[in-house]
Amino acid sequence: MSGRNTALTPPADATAPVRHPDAPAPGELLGAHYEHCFGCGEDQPHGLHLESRAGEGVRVTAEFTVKTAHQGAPGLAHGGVLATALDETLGSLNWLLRVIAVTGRLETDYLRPVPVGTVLYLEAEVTAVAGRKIYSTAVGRIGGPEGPVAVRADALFIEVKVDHFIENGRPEEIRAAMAEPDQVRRARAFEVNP
Ligand SMILES: CCCCCCCC/C=C\CCCCCCCC(=O)SCCNC(=O)CCNC(=O)[C@H](O)C(C)(C)COP(=O)(O)OP(=O)(O)OC[C@H]1O[C@@H](n2cnc3c(N)ncnc32)[C@H](O)[C@@H]1OP(=O)(O)O
Repeated sequence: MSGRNTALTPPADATAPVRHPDAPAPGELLGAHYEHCFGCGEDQPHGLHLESRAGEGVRVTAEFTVKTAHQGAPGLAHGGVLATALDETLGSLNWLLRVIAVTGRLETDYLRPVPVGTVLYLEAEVTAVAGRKIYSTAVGRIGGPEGPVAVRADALFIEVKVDHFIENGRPEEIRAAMAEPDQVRRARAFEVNP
């Protein structure tokens, strides 16, 4: 499709992404990076409860079931919620690179309406890396993992230090996350996104 922003085109010196040797094995569920995350947190009652799974290379798959709380038009998913599902899936790719990164740009195409009750089957991959810039792309299919593409997105994530969260987050949540007694959960919240 034409009209894509040039900011999402990797520069000439970009390189192919490298899967981290300690990345979860293909097929493994990644789990939530933070239990209160709106996209993936298991303790977030208002969230999407998206579950991402490591794929081959620097790819992930994820599933998101559209609930009545996710409506925009009657019986149809809200576009912003679908963008969130794409953003979260794309964000989970950084787990395979073991890089902390935040979304800089997210460009979404809506190709088909997505009714309430639908399972959205998401696939995402990192296409290139240039310094701190991570280029990625995702599609969401309906009717099954091989079904037609309903939504897709291209994204640019920017690598950040953990200080990004400590300096910018609200102190209450930062303190609570740092006090997390479970070391694995604490490390996931702070060291690797997501
Ligand atoms: C509280 C307890 C703990 C909680 C747990 C925390 C850990 C868990 C981890 C994370 C949670 C997220 C979970 C994933 C959810 C899905 C992901 C999201 O939704 S993330 C949220 C939305 N995104 C933002 O809030 C970014 C806000 N923006 C910024 O902070 C800055 O703008 C930032 C860091 C993105 C860049 O700022 P700079 O000062 O570091 O760097 P500069 O120099 O501006 O940019 C670097 C390069 O990137 C390009 N760039 C930056 N933004 C761009 C854009 N929008 N479009 C195109 N290019 C861009 C620039 O042109 C530059 O390129 P050249 O190196 O010069 O070639």
